[in-house]
Amino acid sequence: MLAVHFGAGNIGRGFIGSLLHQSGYEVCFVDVNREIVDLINERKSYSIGLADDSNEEIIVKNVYAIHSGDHPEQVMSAIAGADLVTTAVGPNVLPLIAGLIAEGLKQRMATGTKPLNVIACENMIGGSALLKKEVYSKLDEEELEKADEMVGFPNAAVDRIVPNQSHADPLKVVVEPFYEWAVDRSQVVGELRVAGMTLVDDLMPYIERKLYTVNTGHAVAAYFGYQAGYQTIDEAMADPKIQSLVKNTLQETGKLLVEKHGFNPEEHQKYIDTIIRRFVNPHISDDVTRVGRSPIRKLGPQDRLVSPAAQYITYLKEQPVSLAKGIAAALRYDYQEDPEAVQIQESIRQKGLENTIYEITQIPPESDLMKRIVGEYSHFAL
Ligand SMILES: NC(=O)c1ccc[n+]([C@@H]2O[C@H](COP(=O)([O-])OP(=O)(O)OC[C@H]3O[C@@H](n4cnc5c(N)ncnc54)[C@H](O)[C@@H]3O)[C@@H](O)[C@H]2O)c1
Ligand SMILES: O=P(O)(O)OC[C@@H](O)[C@@H](O)[C@H](O)[C@H](O)CO
Repeated sequence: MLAVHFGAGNIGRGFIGSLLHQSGYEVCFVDVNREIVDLINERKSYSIGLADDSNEEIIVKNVYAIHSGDHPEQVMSAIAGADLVTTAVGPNVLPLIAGLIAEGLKQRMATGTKPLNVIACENMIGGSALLKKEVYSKLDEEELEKADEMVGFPNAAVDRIVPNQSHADPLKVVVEPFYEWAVDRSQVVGELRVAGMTLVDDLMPYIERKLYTVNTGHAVAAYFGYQAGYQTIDEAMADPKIQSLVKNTLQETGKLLVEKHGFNPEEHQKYIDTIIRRFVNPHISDDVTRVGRSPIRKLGPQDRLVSPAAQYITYLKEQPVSLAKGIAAALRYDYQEDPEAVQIQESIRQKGLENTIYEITQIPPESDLMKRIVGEYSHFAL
């Protein structure tokens, strides 16, 4: 069995590649990082360390890699013969890989009818659906009909904290022991069996619970932590003020999730407690600038800050207080090496705060939420 995985980065090697290998797949990584591609091909294996007291090491074997810029034809023929395609490249990169996937599917559909699932493992709602839309825009009528029969794009929620790595061995990746990979069963074609993957009938509760708890909590810890001058998430969480801001934010998203999806409140509190423990894992050092990366994406209307804030108002008929403060902290994120942070600061200078907030978040200009965010931003204090 062959799995083609786009993105041999932290989550690609540290999570998806590992589960695919354990499930008996040969894994073909597709990436644009020449150093990583060459090393994978030289060694045909890499090691994963578990970030806990065990020091356990897992060796992932039976892997190779293709540089998609140098050898697009090899990527296409790998997709034509693959049993599964997955991605972990970042939401903004999905449109950039859609062309290669479409070409691979064309080859595949010209010579056979074997079903194929394509799963985007990105932190977003509807990642595979977005990829499908991009891929479909490159197919003609006849190919679209065949793709409808043969190709599934099930959405997914993936959870495992994999920080940026700094080991002597550039392929090594240290990951937390916890992981979850939930996939929408209704969009799967043919058979899909991966060890550690859970097929679910309704993905929405899973993806919203994950994004609005793990990623909302993570994002506010990063943005508050950055404002306070901390380097890493565990340092930020050791500050009682920040820890309590993060917990208050997760009470708000928790109230929304319980109301919207009917989660048991006690069970949900346990879920929150587990996540807080994951953030303070002493074996992981996760930079606030990794967790806060791409603030325009994170402030998007469907993402981890603005979506739960807007839904909180809809479902609970109240204004969110902590989420508004978290959004204000994200707007103040001015890390010079993050192009999106630089862009936000430039936009605030040129167009003003309210126009910038509206452009990025779509929060209506005269709304109470807008006023609250502007107030928090203007008198920002932790
Ligand atoms: N790291 C985590 O804790 C974590 C957990 C869950 C989900 N995710 C999600 O997984 C995705 C990847 O995150 P990451 O932390 O692994 O990032 P990363 O930067 O470590 O990995 C991304 C990889 O994609 C590659 N890439 C970029 N453009 C490409 C292209 N055009 N074609 C092929 N490869 C390309 C990069 O070279 C890199 O190796 C993101 O959507 C992220 O939200 C990350
Ligand atoms: O990957 P991002 O930029 O969407 O979010 C940063 C982190 O919150 C994220 O990577 C988490 O570590 C991960 O989602 C945990 O499952």
